[in-house]
Amino acid sequence: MADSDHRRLILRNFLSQQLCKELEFIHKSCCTVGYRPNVFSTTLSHLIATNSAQLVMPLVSIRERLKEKAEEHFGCEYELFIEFTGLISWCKGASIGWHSDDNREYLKQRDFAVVCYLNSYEIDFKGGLFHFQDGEPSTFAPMAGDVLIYTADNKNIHCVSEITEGERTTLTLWLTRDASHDEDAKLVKSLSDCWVVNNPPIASCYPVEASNSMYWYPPEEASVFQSGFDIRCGRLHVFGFDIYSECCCSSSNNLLELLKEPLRLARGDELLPWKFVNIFHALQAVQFYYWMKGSKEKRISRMMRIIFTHFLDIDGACNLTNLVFLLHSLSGKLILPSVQTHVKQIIDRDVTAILILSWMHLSGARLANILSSMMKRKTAQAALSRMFMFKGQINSKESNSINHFNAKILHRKTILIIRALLIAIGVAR
Ligand SMILES: O=C(O)CCC(=O)C(=O)O
Ligand SMILES: [Fe+2]
Repeated sequence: MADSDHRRLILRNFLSQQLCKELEFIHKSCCTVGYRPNVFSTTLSHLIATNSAQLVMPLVSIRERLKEKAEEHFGCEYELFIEFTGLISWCKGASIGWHSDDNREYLKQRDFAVVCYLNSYEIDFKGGLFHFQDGEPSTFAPMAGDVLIYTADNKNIHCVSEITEGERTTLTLWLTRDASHDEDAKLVKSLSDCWVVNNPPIASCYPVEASNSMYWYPPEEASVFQSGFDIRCGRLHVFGFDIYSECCCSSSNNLLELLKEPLRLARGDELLPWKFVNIFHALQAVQFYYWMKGSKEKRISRMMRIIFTHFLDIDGACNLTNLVFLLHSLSGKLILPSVQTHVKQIIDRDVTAILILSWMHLSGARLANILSSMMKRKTAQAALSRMFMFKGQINSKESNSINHFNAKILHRKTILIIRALLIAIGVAR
């Protein structure tokens, strides 16, 4: 096989449409203004920092699956590490010229790029075609669920044409051989910190502000909106919602400060009854509702059943003051007719609070889950590195970097056997 056959891989329909929608929901609930004009991004550390760690959960297994695909395709005889994970969207006006992904000194550790497309060319956005400078395919039209994996070096010079309409969303990862750039190590640390601070974990599921990059200047309207606007307000505005603040404190002149305070949403002349703890909370509620509304009813009722079953396990302890976004999608107008009757009965019995509590419980459990699964993985990875070291007789100076290790010593097959053993003894998953 020619070298060029090895440098890239296309996986069609690798992610289900449902999963693409879920990831889009997460991004639109939590993104910040990105690193380039008209680009928005959601990093995993941002999800954790905004007290939304439960939203990291759907990404855990996807990241693993993608990494394994890359290891397999590129015949890696060593384990790769995820260097960066981000949900990224490009709006009208965004593009990128010819480049390789390791083209800066501080990006040299990047070995492979993995781009998962979460929505589709010509359906959700126009423009935004991916081109390789040479080799096949020369052009790639993104479709939801497809994945493109390529080496990050100059064998894969590429560009993306300008987005002319809509918002193009991806889940993008970079993989590295260099253990010192392992993103998981940082994530496990911030998750553990959040565990320590929130004891019991996730005392509340309210999202909190964690970034200053929320201000955006839309390209064409920059002259009209002299100072740009908050991206969360922008996203709510798209669905026709305005912000109504009840806060009349001295800081009320400052919009950014106001958005951190409790607020309500208005739609046209109607002021909606629910109070949100801050703009993030309101945005998550609205995005959650539209995500659910767009999904198949069967899925919703299944989810309802899971929630109901879950709350039935919890005996009675209620805390009516803790409202979380799930409640908003369950109460009153924000609900599909098919589940309305069911929900009404529940609400009639005044178990709203238990629902809320169950969501908190669920989030807490998810957090515990993610933390332990990541830790187990790290333990397994460390065990693997130790075996590498033993076999390759690597000295301790090199012990934190598989990169320096002579990769030929241990064949990938052996790694798989070891991994299977670790799974069997319950160290890995
Ligand atoms: O989104 C894509 O298709 C690729 C983006 C890209 O080339 C980059 O972020 O370096
Ligand atoms: Fe790139």
